[in-house]
Amino acid sequence: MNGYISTNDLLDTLLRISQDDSQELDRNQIKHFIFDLFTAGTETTTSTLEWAMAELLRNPKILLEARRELEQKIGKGKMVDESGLTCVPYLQAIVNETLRLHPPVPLLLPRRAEEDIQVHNLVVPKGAQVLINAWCIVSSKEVHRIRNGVKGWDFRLIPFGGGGRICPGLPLAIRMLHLVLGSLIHSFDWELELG
Ligand code: HEM
Repeated sequence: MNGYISTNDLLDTLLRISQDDSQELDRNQIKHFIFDLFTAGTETTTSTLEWAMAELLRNPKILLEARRELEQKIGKGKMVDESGLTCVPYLQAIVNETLRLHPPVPLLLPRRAEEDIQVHNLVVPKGAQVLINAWCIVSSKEVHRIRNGVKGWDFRLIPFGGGGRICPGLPLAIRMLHLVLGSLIHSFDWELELG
């Protein structure tokens, strides 16, 4: 067991639930659940990849360094696969830095205060909707290149949110981002048209 379930396992489980009389979830809820996964999981990862490539094209030295790391780790002419991406700190740093500069969900999901809460001089009244500006926090001058990464342990860098509602797609998204970005960098020569 690697802690992940496959798409087949997920669909089998949903089919079983839908046929089960106990009605943990009805068909309509299952449809919405799958719709949620598609909407939450597609634009977020693709826009991060686009930003990563745009930043790398603007910074050719960093692109070159990432290529060197992958050439050493994977080997020239070989395809990138997940097993080869276990120790690629430079690629990981590029993904983290892209998520820092361009978080795809900059205001996270809205929260509602369950009771009056005092944060320093500010009182958030019970029932108020609270938006957390994750982009603004991390763009401040004091916060740069946090080493802990993006996994919600350090509340200064929370592109996936944090706490009980942290993005459940985080492990999948991080693996996809490393795999796809690693493949794009390793398998193709990139430069801007007309320099
Ligand atoms: C770069 C990729 C992604 C980023 C940056 C991202 C970011 C986020 C953020 C910020 C939230 C709200 C968390 C909070 O408010 O604390 C969220 C929620 C969610 N994400 Fe992601 N996400 C990504 C990819 C994915 C993927 C691949 C999936 C699933 C396949 C996914 C599924 C979800 C779901 C279902 C929620 C709602 C969770 C809830 O309401 O409790 N996300 N995501």
